Order: sequence, then structure tokens, then C-alpha cells
Amino acid sequence: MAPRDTRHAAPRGVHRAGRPPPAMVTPSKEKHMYDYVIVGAGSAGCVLAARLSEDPGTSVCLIEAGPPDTAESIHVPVAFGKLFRTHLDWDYDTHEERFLGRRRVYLPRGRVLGGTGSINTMVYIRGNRLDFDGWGQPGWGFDDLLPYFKRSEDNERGESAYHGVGGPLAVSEGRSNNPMSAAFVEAAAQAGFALNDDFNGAEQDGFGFFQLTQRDGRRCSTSTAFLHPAADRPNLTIETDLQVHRVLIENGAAVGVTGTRLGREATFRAAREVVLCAGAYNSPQLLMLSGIGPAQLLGAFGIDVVLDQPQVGQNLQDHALVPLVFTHSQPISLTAAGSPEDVRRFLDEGRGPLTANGPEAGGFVRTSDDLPAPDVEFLAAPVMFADSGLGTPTQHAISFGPSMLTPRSRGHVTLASDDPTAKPKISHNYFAADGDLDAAVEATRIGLRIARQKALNPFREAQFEPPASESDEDLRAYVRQYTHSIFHPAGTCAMGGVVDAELRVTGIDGLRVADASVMPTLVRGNPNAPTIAIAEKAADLIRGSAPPPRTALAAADTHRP
Ligand SMILES: Cc1cc2nc3c(=O)[nH]c(=O)nc-3n(C[C@H](O)[C@H](O)[C@H](O)COP(=O)(O)OP(=O)(O)OC[C@H]3O[C@@H](n4cnc5c(N)ncnc54)[C@H](O)[C@@H]3O)c2cc1C
Repeated sequence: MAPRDTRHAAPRGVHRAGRPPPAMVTPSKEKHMYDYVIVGAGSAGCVLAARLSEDPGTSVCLIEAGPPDTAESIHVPVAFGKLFRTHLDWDYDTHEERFLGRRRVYLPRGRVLGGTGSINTMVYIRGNRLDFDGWGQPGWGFDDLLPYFKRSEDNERGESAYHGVGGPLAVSEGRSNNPMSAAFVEAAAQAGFALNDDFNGAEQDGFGFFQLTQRDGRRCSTSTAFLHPAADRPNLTIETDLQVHRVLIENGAAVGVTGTRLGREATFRAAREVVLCAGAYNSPQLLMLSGIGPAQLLGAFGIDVVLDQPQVGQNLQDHALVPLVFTHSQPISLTAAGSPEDVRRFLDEGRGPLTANGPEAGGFVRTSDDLPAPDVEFLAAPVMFADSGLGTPTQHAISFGPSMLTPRSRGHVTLASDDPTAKPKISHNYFAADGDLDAAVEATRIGLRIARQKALNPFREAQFEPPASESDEDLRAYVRQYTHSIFHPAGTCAMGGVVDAELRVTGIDGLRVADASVMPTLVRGNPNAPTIAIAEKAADLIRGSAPPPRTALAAADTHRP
């Protein structure tokens, strides 16, 4: 959950004591050839580029539409809301959502090195064992993926059966410690829920504090964790500010990509493979622009059909969140962050309100005892949060709400235009399927029950925009009016549909997808860590099974700096 606005909370210059990201732009040439061309330097793409380029005999080109991740608001955790609707955000919206009163729902996505992991709220959650086992894909069960979660991880709690140390990705305790977050956890206990000190351990159920992808109180994206340390490798080329327009396909095989930077066209050829890591909205968009998708849709836009694949862009899933906001007069919410003392603590100690990630605490619950695993995740942020994190908070507040983990509703991503720079058309269809709205109503009731507990008395002077009553009818109306995305799209190039269990696009040689879009079903939790695990495994799959370089391509043309 994002703070509603933190614009004032990151005074300029507060990042100076951190490790400024190096400038990593490799000058573009007209035409290049590499072993692997990776499209999208987001959560997955940075991991994949770093892992594949560990082999000095392999050349890798990572192409990112956005700029290097130098903006201060990326690295000062509390300031991430400042990035919304800027040039670092693709700034998508859903189409009019039929079951949300035809509202359009804001969908931020990072357009910068680190991708959405450079603008997210840093909560480190893996999901439930049942999620991965339920995918039914060989090699993707929880026990298969646990070594990949651990390989990435540098958990400050140390090594254990569930956690790793020494990996690039820092996983740390929160360092903001807002009293409202502790009050929320205590209120959940007073409401009868168990406490849980590790949602990524043996049990997911219960309430507690999230671990965060932060190092020393600063954001640890896959760009800072994986890419920055690899950036000087001579066999890794990083192209920024370059938007890929389509994959080049010759004789049924992907041979490269083409795109533009400042209107100038550039082509990058891949001797071995092209890997799309452009995220759950842009990977299917790129496939469709390249002629891989539903033939009828492609035909309507005059795009030559390379492969009729109706499942591209379908199966879109997301977690919908119902916000509950309680206002009070105590000046301790994140709205107050940014004093000279806060800046000093951030710079000298990497602690205090400027390290706040938004949802510091939360919990996993079931709306029915019959369920095999939690279907709701609560996220609690010590700030006024409404309207998808846009706008300015007007009061001190605590905001928390249920994120609906197991929606049956499915949406889709299609093209709005054959112009590769146009936004894709996105419909999430929140609450279209039977049962999804009822579950959200039940989860909202649980939230209201927690809100009434004694521990939250000091922080509950009034409820901002409350439901008219707790009747089914009024709660349904409330849920429809205020639900927004918690920004976890997945499923649009799913394994078992668009790609196989080795992430290869079925029907096209030399082309894989490796990002959140390959999840057949969305995990019960925040998807950044699972996306990183997908990329870790993709690196091994590619290293183990990639075909030898195509001999038809002149070796002399291969870029090996
Ligand atoms: C506000 C917000 C808060 C969130 N909070 C959390 C959280 O606390 N914990 C959590 O686990 N998850 C969180 N998430 C979700 C999580 O960050 C994403 O699920 C994850 O980053 C997805 O990774 P990805 O690699 O699939 O896509 P991305 O990280 O989005 O990467 C895709 C990359 O591809 C680039 N790209 C796209 N198209 C092109 C093109 N045509 N040419 C070149 N480059 C292109 C993009 O610019 C981007 O860099 C949050 C998301 C948001 C928006």
C-alpha cells in the first residue's frame, strides 16, 4: 500500500550519503549483436542480465525504455509516491471497470532501471507454498523454487531452512517503526488473530511486521542489488531510454529486437535468444506488436500474424485492495516526515521516517475456515491513503485494508493501437466472478473489527469516507466505490499457455518471457520476490538449455567488447 502522498517528505540532497547509482548507459550504436537480448530492466530483467553475464564468454544486452535510476525519490523509501505519474511511471489506467461503477483504476509501473521494483513499497513476501505447487508446472513447485528465493537473499536475520544470506538482495527489518504500525498489530491480536514473525517461514497466517527489500534503510531494487555491481562487466551492455517496439522474427525464430531512442531507430540482434522481461502489461503488448497473439485482434490493427496465440494478454490477475482510513490529530503519520532531525537520522543512521516503505505491518487471514490457505492480506500504512496513492493527505491517519489474494476474476491486456508507443488497453474486471465481491465484503468486516480494538483508540478519532453501515448492501457499495489496485498484475503470458515450463514461447524458437506475466495464477502475497525467483530460475534454464549460437550469424558481428 502506498502512502497517499509523500512529496514533501524527501528534501533534496537526502540521498547524498547513500551509494549513488553509477551512470550505466552504454552509447548506442546503430546495430549490435549479442548472445542474449533482454527487453526490460525491471525486477526480473536486472536479475537475468546479471546472472547471464556472470559467464564472461557470454554477451548480454539489457534494454530499458526508461532512464538510469538516479532520481533521489527512488532511493529514499518514503518518497516513492513522488514518482507516481512522472516520467519514471508508465502511468497506466484500467479501462472503465464494469463492476467498480465504471471507474478507471490507476496502475503505476516503473519505467526506469529497476522497473516497478524502483517504485514499489519494498514488502518482501514470497506467497504460499500452495501457490507454486498449484501452478502444476514441472520444476516450479515450492520446493523447487525455495533454493532460488534463498540464492537471491541476504536476510539480516541470518540463514535458516527458509532464508539465505550472502545473496545480492537485502531483506531487512523496517527501520521506521511508526507507533501506529505496532498499534495495528496489537489490535489484530486483540481481535483474536495469531501473531506471525515470519510470513515467509513455515506459516503464512497471522499478523506482524513485514521484512523489506532495503539495505541500511535505503531501497534495494534488483537494479541496485544485481545490476549496479555487474554494470562494469565488459560482456554486459545496458541500453537505457530505448523503447523496444517489436521482436524480429525470421523463419519462426526470434533473431533480435528493434526500437527507438529519441526517434532514432536501433536494432539489436541476438545470436542465441531474446528474453522479454517487460512486465505483465508490456510483455504481452510486445508479443502482439510482433505478430504473436490473437489473430483476429492483430488483423484488426493490420499487424502481420506470425503466430495465432489467443492466450497472449489473457488471464490477467491482480490483487484488489479495499482501503479503510482512520484519521486522528497526532502528528506522527508519514505526512509529518522530513524534519531536519528525520533527514539527519536517515543520513547518519539509515533509520527513521524517511526509511518508511508505506505498509510497515500487515497480516494474512482467511475469510472462511474451509480455505486451505489465506485469501486476504492486510497492509497497514501510517499515513492517509486513498485514491490509489494519488493526491495530498489532508489529515494524520492510519490506513489499512484487505488485499484480495485469490480472485477468480480474470482480465486482459490488448492493443489499443498498432503504435508501439501507445498505452495498451487494460481491463482487470475486478469482482466480475462470483464470490470475489462477497469475499471482499467479508474481508472489509474483518478490517472494521480490527479497527474497533482498544490498541487503535488513539488513532481512530474518525473514519474517512466510511461505509453507510455494515450491512451487506452498504459494504458492497463501499467496496465498489473505493476499491483500487494494489498493483500486482500477473498471468498474461502464463506458463502452460503462452510459454512452456522452460519459459519458451510455444511455437517460436529463441524467444522466452521471464517476468510476473508467466505466473499461471497470482501468488498469495506481494509478487516482487516471486518475480525475482522466476528470473533466477530463468537464468539457470537458459544457461542449461539455450541452443548454440546460430551459425548463420557472422561471429565477427557479435558484440564482445
Ligand atoms: C506502487 C507499487 C507498489 C508495490 N509494492 C510492492 C511490494 O511492496 N512488494 C512486492 O512484492 N511487490 C510490490 N509491487 C509489485 C512489484 O513491484 C512487481 O510485481 C514487480 O516489480 C514486477 O516485476 P517485473 O519484472 O514483472 O516487471 P517490471 O519491474 O515492471 O519491469 C518491466 C521493465 O520493462 C521495461 N519495459 C517495458 N516495456 C518496454 C519496452 N517496450 N522497451 C524497453 N523496456 C520496456 C519497464 O520500463 C520496466 O523497467 C508494487 C507495485 C507498485 C506499482
